[in-house]
Amino acid sequence: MSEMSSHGIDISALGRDKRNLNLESESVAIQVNHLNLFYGHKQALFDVCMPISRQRVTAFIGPSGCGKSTLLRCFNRMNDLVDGCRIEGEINLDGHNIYRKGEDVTDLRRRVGMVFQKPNPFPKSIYENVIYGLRIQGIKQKRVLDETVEWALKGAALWDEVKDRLHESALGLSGGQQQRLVIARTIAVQPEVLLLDEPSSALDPISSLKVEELIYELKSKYTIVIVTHNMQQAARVSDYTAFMYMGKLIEYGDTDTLFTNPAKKQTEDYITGRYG
Ligand SMILES: Nc1ncnc2c1ncn2[C@@H]1O[C@H](COP(=O)(O)OP(=O)(O)OP(=O)(O)O)[C@@H](O)[C@H]1O
Repeated sequence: MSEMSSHGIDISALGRDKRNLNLESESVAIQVNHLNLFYGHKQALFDVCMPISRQRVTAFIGPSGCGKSTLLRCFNRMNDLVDGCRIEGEINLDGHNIYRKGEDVTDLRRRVGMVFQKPNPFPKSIYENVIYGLRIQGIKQKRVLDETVEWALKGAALWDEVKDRLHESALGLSGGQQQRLVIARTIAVQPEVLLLDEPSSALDPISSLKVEELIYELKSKYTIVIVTHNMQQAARVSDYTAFMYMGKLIEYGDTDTLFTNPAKKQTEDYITGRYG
């Protein structure tokens, strides 16, 4: 049953446990401290400080260009790949600053997996896509690989649809199936955190809902951070929502409160569609 906020957003969550939501009493998976990010001379993030709660879904919302994806990419150091990008401050994952000298970035990206807007399966079989990360780790035992394919595809709610064609090309799957396959590939290496950058914006509405349901299922095992332009989606899938504007974190709190009773006028203007 739908439940509308006074701002016209359907806030009936996918089984969110509203009683237990309080940022202060959460276990912290990621702590962002005074994060500033520059692309060359242009500053894209300004003094961002926030905890990300363990085994919860946190959504980043805000108008185009406000820095949502930039902040998300900091969590697994994807911005290291951008020429001229400079970061100040720290991001602690389980208490260790991932920007410290000597950090193993390959291992970090295994622990903090990422799914992008456009499904990006490799031009290989469904099976080989799922175990791609295990092959890189040098794992060869067929039993381990078979088991991983099964649990990861089940975990990504795709097993029943593909179990009879595991050795066919992943490129023959629909867009929604490809995105769930990419999620299976990401969880196959057993990350702690899943970063989802608009994971369903390229999908049709039914596939998009399947991905949302999957996100809800996955949060019992993973800490999830999702960037979305779709406020209904943020309201449905996330426990906590962060509203960003021009590189700054404007408001952050439990999703229902942010959508029903925002503390800041900028947040209210955005969620009521007055800008963005
Ligand atoms: N690789 C890059 N090089 C230079 N500037 C960049 C780069 N990536 C992003 N920016 C700039 O940083 C700012 C934040 O961009 P970002 O993509 O993080 O915003 P966003 O909120 O995710 O936007 P959108 O919702 O449109 O995806 C923008 O001004 C953008 O132009």
